[in-house]
Amino acid sequence: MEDDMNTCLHPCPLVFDLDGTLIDSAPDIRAAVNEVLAENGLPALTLAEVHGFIGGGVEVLWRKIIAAKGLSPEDHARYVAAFLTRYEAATGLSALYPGVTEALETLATRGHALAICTNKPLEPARAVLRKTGLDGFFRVVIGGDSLPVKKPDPAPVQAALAALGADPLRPDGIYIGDSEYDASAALAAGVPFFLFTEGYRHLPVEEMTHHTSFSDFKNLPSLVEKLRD
Ligand SMILES: O=C(O)COP(=O)(O)O
Ligand SMILES: [Mg+2]
Repeated sequence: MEDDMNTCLHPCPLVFDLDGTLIDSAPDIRAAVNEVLAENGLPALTLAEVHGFIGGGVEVLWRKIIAAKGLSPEDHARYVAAFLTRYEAATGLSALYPGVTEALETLATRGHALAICTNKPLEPARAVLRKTGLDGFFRVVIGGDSLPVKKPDPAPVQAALAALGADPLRPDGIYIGDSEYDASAALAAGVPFFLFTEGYRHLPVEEMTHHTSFSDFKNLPSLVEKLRD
């Protein structure tokens, strides 16, 4: 099994995380969070605080804000609802990490089928993909609200791989992401995890389970090639 996980036949399916992997979206998430906090007479979060809270999706984001700031858990649903009304429009401050478009072009040209599997809800995910010009690359987008469960559950990664035609019993593909949620989901789905180190991970790289790591997207196509040998 270990050997199987370390090879990738043909141009294998590639599934990408979104926030902190392809797109630095924390400034938009922070702006929308701070609008909700301001509306409730509460102080703003710093960008560093927001980095620490991203990864598990909107409900987890607000659970973490509530815990860190000593807010009332009873207000969770109200904060989430207010945030969601702003999330789809929150794309103006998001930026692609350097080299993302070129790497996706190279991988698509080599015949890899590409999908997104994000814990961000589907509509905001689609909106930011359109805004950054990436939407045309992906055959499938699985959002945080596409299934009843989110990463670290493997089901969303498995659904993305299946939609790209991977064999569910012996999934052939790679999951590329930035967080602990991604590492756990890939491990449980039985596919190698490629860690982008410049996103919003909460642990040192050495403490995260991963097949390989990279800090610059220009290195991704050759790392993917290497797995095929
Ligand atoms: O929105 C989040 O909390 C995480 O989104 P991601 O799965 O694309 O990193
Ligand atoms: Mg991420």
